[in-house]
Amino acid sequence: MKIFTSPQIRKCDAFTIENEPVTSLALMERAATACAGWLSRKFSGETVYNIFCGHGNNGGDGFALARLLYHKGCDVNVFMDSAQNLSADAEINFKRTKDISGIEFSDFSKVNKFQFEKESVIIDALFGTGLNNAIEGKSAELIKVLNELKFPKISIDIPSGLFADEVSDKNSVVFKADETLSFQFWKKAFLHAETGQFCGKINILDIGLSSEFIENEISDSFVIDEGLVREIYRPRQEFSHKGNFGKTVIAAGSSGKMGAAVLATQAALKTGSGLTFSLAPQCGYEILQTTCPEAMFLKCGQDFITSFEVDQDVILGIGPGLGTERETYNALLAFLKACDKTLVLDADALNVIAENTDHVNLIPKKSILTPHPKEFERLFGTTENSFERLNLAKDKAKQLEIYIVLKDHHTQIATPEGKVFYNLTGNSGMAKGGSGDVLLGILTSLLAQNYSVKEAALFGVWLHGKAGDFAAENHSKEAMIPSDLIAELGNVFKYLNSSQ
Ligand SMILES: NC(=O)C1=CN([C@@H]2O[C@H](COP(=O)(O)OP(=O)(O)OC[C@H]3O[C@@H](n4cnc5c(N)ncnc54)[C@H](OP(=O)(O)O)[C@@H]3O)[C@@H](O)[C@H]2O)[C@H](O)CC1
Ligand SMILES: [K+]
Repeated sequence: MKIFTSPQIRKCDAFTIENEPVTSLALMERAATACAGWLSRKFSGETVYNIFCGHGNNGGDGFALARLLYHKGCDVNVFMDSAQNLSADAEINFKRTKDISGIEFSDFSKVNKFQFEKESVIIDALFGTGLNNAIEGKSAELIKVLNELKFPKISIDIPSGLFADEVSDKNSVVFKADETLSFQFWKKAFLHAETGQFCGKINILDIGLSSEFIENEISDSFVIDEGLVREIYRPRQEFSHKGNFGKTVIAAGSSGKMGAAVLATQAALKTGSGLTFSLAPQCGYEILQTTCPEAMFLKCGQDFITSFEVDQDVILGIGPGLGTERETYNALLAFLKACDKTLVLDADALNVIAENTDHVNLIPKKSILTPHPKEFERLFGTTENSFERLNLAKDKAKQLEIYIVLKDHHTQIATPEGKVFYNLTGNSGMAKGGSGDVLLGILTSLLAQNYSVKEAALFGVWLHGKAGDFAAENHSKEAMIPSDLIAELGNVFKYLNSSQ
């Protein structure tokens, strides 16, 4: 699914209004209807909705929502700043709502202390995508008070105070939502840590904006939705043999760090690789042969890897637990100098490359790099925030013609064509040592099975996150461990196969 900027969303509105025949007021009604439906499914009939309306169209959504909820039989209070001039559509909805005797209107700047009923919900319809500056004055004071209240908090379209496409100033006042009901599109602000922390759970509500516009408008940012994953996934053909599913080599491990090699190798096996090999030092022989009996052992060194030489017909994933021995580093640099095939590079392999700024030029084109934020910083330099980090990743992916998988709460994949794909699966239970090793195994295995590099990157990151979500359901975010992700891969493939 494409992600649009605020100006693009405005263009989409305007196009829809011009071409669909629908008025802007009718679009506001659709938006409010979608919100009213969601809220009445979510909360009980006893709920009292306290709707805080601004003077733009976000406030207009709020006025319309108040009317619709009231007509569903709900208790509704509206709070606004009566000193402000309303936008045209907000004004119409204000007038349609204000004469309903059962809805109480108050000026929020005149309320000394909010006295909400027990079953209250706070709705933020103060500012939406039209915000052009940090919120100050009465509205800022109001948001600070609301943020302290212990009632469920819902933002309409976007939490007030956030910009859809960029980071907000650290000190700016932002409504802190438990859930955000947003219209039609994901916004970048939902997907980055600095801004996403204010959004709670995101719910994208379809309000029927023009599919023609959505199809034709160019965007370089996308979310990896399930539709995209299903287009990529190729179920296994019945008349096939192990030779059809490629050869995966996981180059990983050193004395004391063989667990990383085990996790990556097991993940490669469980993702469907035809033949899987562990390239590891002799000290890992028994460990790997015992824990991964399906994989073959390629000995390369005693306590650490001293050579990365492999056959031409394999796909190689390098990095987990390699250690910091000079000999391993030199062997990897020598190998990279001679290699022109796609590789998957993670962990210590990235640290070898980060040692010297020229080393990035040794990365074979169309390789996949999977840095966490610190590794990314070591490789490409520091940035002020995650929006800037992503921009730098985009530049580097283009310049070096590689795929950069920036591991994060919503992992981002920057491609050589300058596109960015945000992943939506995964959870904080995966923020544990070993999760990255599993991802390397999954990605290498998919490449070996002939998925294109882009397909492997998008599908692999999604699979990894989905296995994490299944593991969290079964074990809790606290107790789940990376081995549980590997165990859940089978259920993720079953899920993809059963709901084709
Ligand atoms: N397709 C859709 O998604 C639809 C969205 N809808 C809703 O419309 C809003 C966007 O509405 P808009 O009127 O453009 O913007 P806001 O409601 O956010 O209003 C902002 C108004 O406030 C002024 N402003 C901006 N920044 C500040 C500030 N820091 N302090 C005070 N005032 C500010 C601004 O006025 P300017 O003159 O300064 O530009 C705006 O008037 C969207 O988020 C959805 O909720 C439609 O209802 C349906 C289709
Ligand atoms: K809002």
